[in-house]
Amino acid sequence: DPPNFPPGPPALPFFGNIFSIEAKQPHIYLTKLAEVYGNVFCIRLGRHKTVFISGWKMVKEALVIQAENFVDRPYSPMVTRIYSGNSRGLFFSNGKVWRRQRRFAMATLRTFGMAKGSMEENICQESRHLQEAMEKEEGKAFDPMQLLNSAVSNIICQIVFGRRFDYSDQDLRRMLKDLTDMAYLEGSIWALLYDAFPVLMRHLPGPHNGIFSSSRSLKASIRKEIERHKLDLDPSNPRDYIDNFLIEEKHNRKQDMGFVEENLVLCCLDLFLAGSETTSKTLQWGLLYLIKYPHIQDKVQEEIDRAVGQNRPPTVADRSNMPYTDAVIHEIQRMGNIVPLNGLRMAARDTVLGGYVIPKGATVMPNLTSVLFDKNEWETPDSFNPKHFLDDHGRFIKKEAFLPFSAGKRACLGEGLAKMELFLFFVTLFQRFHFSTLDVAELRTEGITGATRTPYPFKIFARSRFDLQPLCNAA
Ligand code: HEM
Repeated sequence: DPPNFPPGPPALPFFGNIFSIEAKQPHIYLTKLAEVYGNVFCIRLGRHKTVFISGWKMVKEALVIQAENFVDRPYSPMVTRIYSGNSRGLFFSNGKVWRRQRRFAMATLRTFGMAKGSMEENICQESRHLQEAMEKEEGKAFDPMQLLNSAVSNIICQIVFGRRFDYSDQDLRRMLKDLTDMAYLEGSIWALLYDAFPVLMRHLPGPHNGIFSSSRSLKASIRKEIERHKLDLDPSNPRDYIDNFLIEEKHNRKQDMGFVEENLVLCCLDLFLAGSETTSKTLQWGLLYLIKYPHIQDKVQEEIDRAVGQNRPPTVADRSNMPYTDAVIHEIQRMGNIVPLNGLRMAARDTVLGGYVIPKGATVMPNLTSVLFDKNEWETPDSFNPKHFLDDHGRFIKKEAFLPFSAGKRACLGEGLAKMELFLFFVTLFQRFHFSTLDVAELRTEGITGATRTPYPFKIFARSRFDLQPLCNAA
């Protein structure tokens, strides 16, 4: 190690710390390690070292104050195999291609809805489909995962593909299954093992191979959509992200800014993966927590009835009159901790952090769990407490350490869309239904950790609040 390199637990030759990482909840294990080795420490997997950064203050120092030093993503053998070829999409690209593609994606999100308000309408329409699908359950207990996944992905489908899918559509179901598998495996111990021992893992059977088959199948579905777009592309009237990209590809032929079809497939894959799993799982955690704490569900519904009523869909403007609901949604995001570890970074130059020197090219992982549960920033970090976001007069307050979307130059580019979706889906669901379950004691809050955190499967009852005719027998 170079002088002043961050400390870390003793490592075995060849294997490093691989056997001490707690495979089921690595984010908790890594958060606890910071209590022993400090907020900047190093873990070794094989010969590969990763510097973990913990706690709000140190993560802010790295991602915001020294943002320029931690803007790139490092090399990963697994990503290289998934993305095969020279393109890296949105999440894993670097330099001028990343800057150009990120700007392009954000501008396209704005064009297809965010600024014009049509996205608000799309989300409310999708909520109605979701409500209808829940009503069709007719009182039986059901697992909400499939319906929430479908509703949320339909929003990104409309932006990227220009269309939504019926919830029973087999193509949509297959894509969602592939997405879920990918999101789990990409953040699992299998992905760490693959990056630490690529030559060995390449030849071994095991769950890691699922990442490659899921990504191949997703890319094939996206290619089909692109072919469909090419048939009836009207350059004067782009309908969605794919149209916009194909038009830009024609203009950018000679410039190397990532406007090639291979990269379009990967950008769509990234938007899908980043844009549907995360929001859908946050809503699943929302149902779970509000069923677990029925008095909070009651207070949310009182506020919805007062601010929106029962006869019109909510709008984003209603948020300012709903501080309690807003606080509850923020607390769901905090406790749900959907992206427990942030996207990997690479130090652009030798950088001093917390007294240690992180050498140029080192892999760095900001630990978002350690920020959202930082004992110095949250009054009751381990319990569900909407008061974290309310002042003594019940007014909503922002918290600096609320970083579910990360921070700095590489922070989530879909934050605006995600917040709009969370608010509108959440309010329309609780406006229409009272949610319950058979046995609250069975609701588990630990979750299954991959690249995102998913609740263990749970079943719910949805009882209509409008006509006071219970839609379910048992709730
Ligand atoms: C609750 C919902 C969401 C959460 C919690 C979330 C969280 C995150 C986090 C933590 C990152 C990593 C940032 C970093 O490396 O510093 C990220 C990146 C990203 N997110 Fe999201 N996200 C959400 C929704 C969305 C949506 C709806 C979209 C799509 C429109 C999206 C698109 C992306 C993309 C493309 C990146 C990569 C950005 C880059 O590397 O420049 N996300 N997100």
